[in-house]
Amino acid sequence: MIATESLSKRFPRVTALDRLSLDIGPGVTGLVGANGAGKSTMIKILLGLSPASEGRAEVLGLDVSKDGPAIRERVGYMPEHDCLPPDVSATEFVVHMARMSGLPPAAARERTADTLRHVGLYEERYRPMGGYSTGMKQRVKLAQALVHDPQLVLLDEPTNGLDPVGRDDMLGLIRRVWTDFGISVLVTSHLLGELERTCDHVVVIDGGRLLRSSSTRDFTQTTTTVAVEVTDSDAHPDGTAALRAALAAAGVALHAREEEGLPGAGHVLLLEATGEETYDIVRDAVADLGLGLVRMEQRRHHIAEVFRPGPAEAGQPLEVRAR
Ligand SMILES: Nc1ncnc2c1ncn2[C@@H]1O[C@H](COP(=O)(O)OP(=O)(O)OP(=O)(O)O)[C@@H](O)[C@H]1O
Repeated sequence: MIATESLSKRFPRVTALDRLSLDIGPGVTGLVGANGAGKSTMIKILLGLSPASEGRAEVLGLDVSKDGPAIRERVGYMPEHDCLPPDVSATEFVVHMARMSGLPPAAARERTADTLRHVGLYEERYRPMGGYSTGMKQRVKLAQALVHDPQLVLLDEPTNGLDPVGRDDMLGLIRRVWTDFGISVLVTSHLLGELERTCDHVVVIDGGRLLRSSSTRDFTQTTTTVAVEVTDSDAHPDGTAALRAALAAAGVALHAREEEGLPGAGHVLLLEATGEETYDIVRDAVADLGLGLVRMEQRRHHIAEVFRPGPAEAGQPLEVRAR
């Protein structure tokens, strides 16, 4: 869908993209990086709106340096900032955008109604957009990117300014753009965590450089860390502490850090499993102490953890760089 080779963009005072080589296939791909990492610059180059300083980029097999108009016919774009005329309704605006993309009047009206329904705008679509909430405006911006039935959409920070519920709704909509319509998506965000559930593939950039590009599954692969939570008992009013001592005595490697458990149970012990036998040791220790086992589960990585220094490198987990 998108391929770049040593792509660079230099402004007089800053290198926004630094020799970025990427190969992005169909599906939903997240482009994540802190503010100023180069995400919007990348999108503008991919749309053929801004020339690269060096390197090459292709979108749907078309060369961004000379096929800009053909790319924009086949690709939808949702810009980051508020760009909607306040005195026009969503229907009028999206019909206009559909007409600009070359759809005849009847098809433009039909596609507009379908697309606005898909993004969850109903009666409000006839009201002027100046009175819309941020969530409604983001939905209109998404609709205008989809109305001409593109093969690919580039969405620049579509969850910006949304509350957690609005964010979840928008991420669900984005996922369905691919699953329901087969339109591939490149979505940017400065929040690593939110892309985990939405994207098949994640590209992380920092200061215009590629930090990592992998499938979400590779990012979130299971770890050898096991979380164990137990109840307390009359004999052991602090069940977690008793289990910690028993497991340490049995030679199990325990993390110093514990996590909050469920109300009524103790903390969550984190330990390293060396094989099936570790599970047997935990089960036997819990039974010997007469505790109740609330849960024992293998941990998965969260994408954000991949970019935190480990406990050995720092006293405590640090904030994710790309926040
Ligand atoms: N037209 C421009 N002239 C000069 N510098 C620019 C221009 N556009 C972007 N930059 C700089 O290039 C760098 C990357 O900007 P870009 O907007 O691509 O980042 P971003 O990852 O999209 O961040 P944000 O989410 O804050 O927009 C920043 O340092 C920015 O100041």
